[in-house]
Amino acid sequence: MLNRDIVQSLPHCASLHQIQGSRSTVPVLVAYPSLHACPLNDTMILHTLSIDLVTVGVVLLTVALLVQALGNSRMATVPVLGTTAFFGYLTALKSQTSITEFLKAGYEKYKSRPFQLPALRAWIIYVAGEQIQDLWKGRDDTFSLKEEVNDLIELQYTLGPSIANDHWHASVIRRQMTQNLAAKFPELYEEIQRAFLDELNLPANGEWQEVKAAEVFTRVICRVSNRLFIGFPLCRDERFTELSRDFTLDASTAAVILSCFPSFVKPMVLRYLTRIPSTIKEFAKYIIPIIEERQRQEVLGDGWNDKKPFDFLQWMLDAARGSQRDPKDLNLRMINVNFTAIHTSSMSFTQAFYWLAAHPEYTPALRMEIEAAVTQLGWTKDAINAMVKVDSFLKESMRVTGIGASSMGRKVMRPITLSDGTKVPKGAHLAANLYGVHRDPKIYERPDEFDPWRFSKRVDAGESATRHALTTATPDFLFWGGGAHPCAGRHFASLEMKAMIAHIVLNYDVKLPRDGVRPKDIWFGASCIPNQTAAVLFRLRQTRAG
Ligand code: HEM
Repeated sequence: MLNRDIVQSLPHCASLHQIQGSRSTVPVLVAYPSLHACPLNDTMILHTLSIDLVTVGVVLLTVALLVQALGNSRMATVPVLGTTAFFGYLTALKSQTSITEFLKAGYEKYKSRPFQLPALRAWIIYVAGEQIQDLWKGRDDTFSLKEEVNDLIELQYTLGPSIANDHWHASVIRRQMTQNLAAKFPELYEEIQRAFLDELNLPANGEWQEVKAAEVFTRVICRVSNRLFIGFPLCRDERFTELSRDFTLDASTAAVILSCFPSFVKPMVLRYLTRIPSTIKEFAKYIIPIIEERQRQEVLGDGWNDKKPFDFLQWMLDAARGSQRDPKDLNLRMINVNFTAIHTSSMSFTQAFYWLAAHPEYTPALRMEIEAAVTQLGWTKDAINAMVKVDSFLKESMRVTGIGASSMGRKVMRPITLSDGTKVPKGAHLAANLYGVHRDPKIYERPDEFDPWRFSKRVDAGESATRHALTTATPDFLFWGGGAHPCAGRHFASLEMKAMIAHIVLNYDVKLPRDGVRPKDIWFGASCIPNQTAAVLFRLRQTRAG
């Protein structure tokens, strides 16, 4: 038996639950495009080749766990979408490639009433309308994001219990990082400029050059994000950039593999069948010496305060107390932030870029707005804030083609009755039907149409700019999740993506090889992945007339 094939097939079973309903599920899906080039390295394959019996055991165990998972988790009182035959697996398999059809049908059939749809590892109850408000208002002791994430990406094993159980660094992202974005913007913009120059490497004569968009944007986002997280020069280190980029893939693959084993063997599985321990060690070689050096400098008191670095790592160091100051723990938190930031941002940006490249008719209006803002305010955060059309363009991209069909995945922590009377037991999994909401004609006129100025038109008409801003999470715009836990990094992610679009529009001409044909998205369960292999054409901007 070829063990490699079995290992490769595991993601299909394990990630299904993961991709339903939670942002942390998104990176898991990044693993899929790499299935041709298996993410497992040769050493791991040697391990697997030597354990045929284990393989048989794993397959049997997996089947048993799957049957148990779906067999037990359907709620008797919630309407079911699709068939319950084979514990729902037929529907679960079908929904892998057609989740949007299911979510649309459920939204139309049940209106705002909850319905349930099987994923491979659990049934998910989808909510909309009033019941999104239930999720929105719910506290962590009722609807837990943390428990959902831990279930989904096996965080307690991959990064350990300290990271899984205490997200104190999220408040550093929410507060210090967000508050300091204006001050950090010049550096971030410098990194955007340099990264595009390096990664695109265009001929000076203005010839078109084909580039792999997703690949380039992921590397640019790694560099720009790490400029904020740990600063220069590490953000430009080739190996560190690779590590940042690949950890999501490794962690996603590991989560999938771990999910097929019972808890007591997971530590062994992590150690022998995944790359996680060696990747953490390699990260540590870069990050721990920097942490230790900064901690040593603290004895200088004010002398250090005056010259200490101004980046996310330092904001964490300043906020950490007691055991939170352990360099190993801080290293894991840095890895965790990379995990949450890089692929979510690069996939979202790629989605928006494909709209830009497919519709050159939108470029003149964007150029005019960007030129006006930069002329008046320079390359500053204020200038980016003034770019209402760029904001609208990105927000519309995220509404129509974000990175998932569901949002706000939560594990139910105690029996609860939703506002329509639906009783939901402890342990159930709930998610908001993002696709249904984002395509609801009562909320968005002609919802299937990409209208880049959909939101800026409302602002121009006098409606609240904040209400329609990309960064604003609402029950009608679920891209950032919401309630008690909207994305903590959304202000940074929005700023980064807006500045990148503005930089491209102002400095490059772009087009697709087949004019107007936007590269097709790839759907895996509830996750939407922008085409990862599509080539696009870039050249240095030829017209300066706006
Ligand atoms: C376009 C890029 C991004 C997208 C689409 C995205 C999306 C999300 C979503 C959907 C959630 C879950 C919200 C919920 O379930 O209610 C989330 C949570 C979170 N995100 Fe993001 N995110 C992005 C970028 C980032 C970045 C750049 C960072 C860090 C710098 C970040 C840090 C976090 C954290 C810490 C949480 C957990 C918040 C909490 O527990 O309260 N995200 N994100």
